[in-house]
Amino acid sequence: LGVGLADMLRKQYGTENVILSDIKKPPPNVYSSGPFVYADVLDYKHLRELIINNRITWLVHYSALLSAVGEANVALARKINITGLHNVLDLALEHCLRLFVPSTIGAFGPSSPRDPAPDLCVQRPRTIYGVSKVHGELMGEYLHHKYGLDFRCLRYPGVISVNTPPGGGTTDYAVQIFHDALSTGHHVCYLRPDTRLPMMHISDCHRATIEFMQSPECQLSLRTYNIAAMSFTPEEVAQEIRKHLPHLKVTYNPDSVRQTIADSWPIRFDDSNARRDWGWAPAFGLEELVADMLRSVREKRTDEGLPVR
Ligand SMILES: NC(=O)C1=CN([C@@H]2O[C@H](COP(=O)(O)OP(=O)(O)OC[C@H]3O[C@@H](n4cnc5c(N)ncnc54)[C@H](O)[C@@H]3O)[C@@H](O)[C@H]2O)C=CC1
Ligand SMILES: CC(=O)[C@H](N)C(=O)O
Repeated sequence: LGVGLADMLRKQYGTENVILSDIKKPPPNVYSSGPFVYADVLDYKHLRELIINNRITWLVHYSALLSAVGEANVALARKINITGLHNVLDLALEHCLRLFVPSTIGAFGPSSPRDPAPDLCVQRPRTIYGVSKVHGELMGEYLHHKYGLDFRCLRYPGVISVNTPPGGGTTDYAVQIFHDALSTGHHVCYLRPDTRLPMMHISDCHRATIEFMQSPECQLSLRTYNIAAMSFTPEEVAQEIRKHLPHLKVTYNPDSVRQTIADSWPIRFDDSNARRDWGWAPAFGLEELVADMLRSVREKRTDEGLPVR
């Protein structure tokens, strides 16, 4: 998600004023679109050097292992999602940075209200990913109340984007289905057809993040907000795609790990506080999302010289 956010921020603040970082080599288009540096969130001293040398003022901390991949490697997820976050929190406090850390629908669990899940309720997630995100929400809020850290956190729904390859999450099917629809015409879904989850188009996700980061502190009654756009099931998104590609075939082969995770997450998000406090409003519903994704995936495949249905 970082690349798209950097693009949007660069349009507003200037290319040279937004530095993108990762531990992975970026594709050529990312490397040539603005400053890019290597940064491992586990390397505290190097992060400090980058902050000082570049006179950083805002930090957006996206590095994490997502839900499904986290269950497959709990020790690494704990390291990146919790130890990495502590490094970032300490540095933000030390250097008076405005800090944004995303949370997720995965910060809720089977004992949370699911339809809708409000901002404040029981949070007992059953994944290391969810546990690390609740920890992040609580640590950030604690440091805000105790030391005045300008910590801001949005709980994202599943984010749908053409440019972000699925990163090992439970909501990944909702990206993959568009690629399959335009390549083989057949998608094998690892969730049951009636599994409803909150989802959002990437441009809404980035816009929410920037609008929230820009909001004056006095407007914020919370430091962690839900944001919502739509909720759909695999069956519903497939049906909407069939309005454009009538021959799409979907077969269902539920994967027990991801199905159990999805069944413990909210069906819908209550984002009324974000709407009231800082004016959050999504632009994309299911119809707009499907039309845009099909157009973008078709364009990408054509650019890459791949066949398109
Ligand atoms: N994609 C989605 O649907 C949602 C994402 N989020 C949150 O948004 C953030 C970004 O998610 P995505 O871009 O989808 O994930 P992703 O898995 O695509 O990207 C995570 C990035 O972290 C980097 N990373 C891993 N270890 C690192 C380390 N030691 N140091 C520095 N970087 C490291 C990876 O190389 C990767 O580029 C995460 O915090 C995630 O929890 C929240 C809700 C939904
Ligand atoms: C909703 C998320 O946080 C992420 N996409 C995942 O499925 O793990």
